[in-house]
Amino acid sequence: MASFTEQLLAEHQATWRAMQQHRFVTDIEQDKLPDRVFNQYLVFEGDFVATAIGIFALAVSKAPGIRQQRWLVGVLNALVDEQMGYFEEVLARRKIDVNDYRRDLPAVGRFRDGMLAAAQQGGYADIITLMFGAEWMYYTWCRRVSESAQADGDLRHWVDMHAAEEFFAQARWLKEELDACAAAMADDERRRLSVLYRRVLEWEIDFHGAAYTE
Ligand SMILES: Cc1ncc(CO)c(N)n1
Repeated sequence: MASFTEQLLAEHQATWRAMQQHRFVTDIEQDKLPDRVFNQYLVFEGDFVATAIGIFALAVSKAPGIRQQRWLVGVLNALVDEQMGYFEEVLARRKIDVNDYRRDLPAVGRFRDGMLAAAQQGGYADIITLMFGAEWMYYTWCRRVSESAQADGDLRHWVDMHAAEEFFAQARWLKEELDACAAAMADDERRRLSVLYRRVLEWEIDFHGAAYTE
């Protein structure tokens, strides 16, 4: 029988495809993402990485044991150092004044608040579902898009960070961890997490669309 995560991917194929073929993704693949759109994305994506740190911190506190905590602390380290470092550098180098960009986009707020509320109210498996949904999707498109060229070095670096083996290992760990959680779960719990997973993909689709707002 297919694993739980393979079932999720199969069950929500249409939503998955909508994200993999999102205009934001295909614009990067064809190297025609407007600068203004990338800058706007950087402004709210940096805010989301800060949110992700909070979500993974909740995962550390809700994890069933030291094995998971040890791994998740490594993930937190990568977010705090590599990812937050990237945003500090890139915003300065591109001379992005965050006040010139929208900080209050509704789709961005829905993604942030939806993810945070699910992480706060849910258990460990909920958080693993959220981050599996976000990272497996992100790794997949970045891996594909990394096969084509991007002239903007900052954009290329961002794609490379998410097509790299280290990020793939994180996404794979979440996948295996979710399958391990699901093995001990009742059917109605699996169905609840499947709905949550689809919601993550839908929030992501709207989040990436928000970069195009004037
Ligand atoms: C919005 C978003 N989703 C997923 C990822 C991958 O963790 C990311 N960096 N940003």
